[in-house]
Amino acid sequence: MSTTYVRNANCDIFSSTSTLESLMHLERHMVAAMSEYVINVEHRLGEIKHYLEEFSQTAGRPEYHNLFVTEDIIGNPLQAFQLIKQVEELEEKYNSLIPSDEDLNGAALALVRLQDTYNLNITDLAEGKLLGQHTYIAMNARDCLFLGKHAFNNGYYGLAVEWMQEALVRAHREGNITASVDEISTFYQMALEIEVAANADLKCYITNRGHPWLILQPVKVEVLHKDPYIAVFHDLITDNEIEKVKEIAAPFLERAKVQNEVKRGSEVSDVRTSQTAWFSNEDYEITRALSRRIEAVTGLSTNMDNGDAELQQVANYGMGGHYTPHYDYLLKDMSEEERTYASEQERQAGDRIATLMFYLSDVKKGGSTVFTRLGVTITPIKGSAAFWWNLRRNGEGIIDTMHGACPVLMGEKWGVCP
Ligand SMILES: O=C(O)CCC(=O)C(=O)O
Ligand SMILES: [Fe+2]
Repeated sequence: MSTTYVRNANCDIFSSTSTLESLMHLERHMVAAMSEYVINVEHRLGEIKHYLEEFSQTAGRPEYHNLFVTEDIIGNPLQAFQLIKQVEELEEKYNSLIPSDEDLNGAALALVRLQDTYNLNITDLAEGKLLGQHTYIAMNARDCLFLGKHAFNNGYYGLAVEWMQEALVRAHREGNITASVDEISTFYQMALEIEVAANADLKCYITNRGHPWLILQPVKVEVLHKDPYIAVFHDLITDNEIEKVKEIAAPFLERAKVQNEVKRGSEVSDVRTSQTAWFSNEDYEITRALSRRIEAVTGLSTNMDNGDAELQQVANYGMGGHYTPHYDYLLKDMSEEERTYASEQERQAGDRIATLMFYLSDVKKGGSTVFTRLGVTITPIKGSAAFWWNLRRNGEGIIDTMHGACPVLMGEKWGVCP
């Protein structure tokens, strides 16, 4: 799945630059067409002047002022008709080349996404600076407001707030006002309120979820993000259990594989550099115990036979071990053909509705699980578990759940992803 992401990212850049290139060609075309148009119009203007002269000599003569003489006028407006037709034709000819609203919206969203993905400084961008290079294509307050609205409409509330802030700064400075402070403030307030509400109620609490197993040992929940929901359950697995898992996994660990679209199958890849071992509920008591705990905590079924859950995957990352950003919903975006090439485990698992990952070790340095779109970081704490939903209720994948594992800088990292 990570390969898909990387490929898409490159595609985006490629299609963006090629789109820009076409736009540049289009602009040159349009300038040439407009020059031609000006010459044409000048020519027509000459004809109109000639017509008016003729008119003043005929129907327009002072002696006819009080008369209703239309023949000459009706006769000659063909000229005007010709002109209008020419203009119309020109417009028709170039209309399909002129970017539509949809193109503009697409471009705005692309810009918002690029800024987000590459964490570009909004002020620099608005000043026309791109990766340290001055492009001299600065944005005005209205441009920033426009991008802010697009970010907002696409659910990037944090980014919307930032673009609107930039719009406000610009609006205060602008001589020729492109958007008023009042207009921007209205949208800014709205974006700010939603952004704050979306992340409000972040809290820690203890619950038994009404589950008998959790009454004696309630689960400690730390909510890290509300929408999409990301939480850490503290002390969900004991040191004893951790030792058992490591013990059963050690002989089976092999280099983790990820889906590869080109070769159609799973293969060892630099996208994920860890060793993994897979276990089913039938294999070990400890596997079943963890499955039961997950059911109690999340309310989700961990039945592996009917495909509710995938096999339990124990992962061991050594120094430098990482997992590039990816989604945990996988099959959903695959064609039927691609699905047939998915690994046994992956096919059994289907789309991961949610992910729960136990951390079996602290990591001395690095190794955090990071949600790249949200800026949420989970530091592995031995015994805790990270939990998040990957799909919405309607089955749609939540793109903000894109996440990866940072390289382990010092020490090692163990995780179990049932
Ligand atoms: O190890 C981590 O922090 C992330 C693992 C992960 O994303 C996965 O197994 O899907
Ligand atoms: Fe993942």
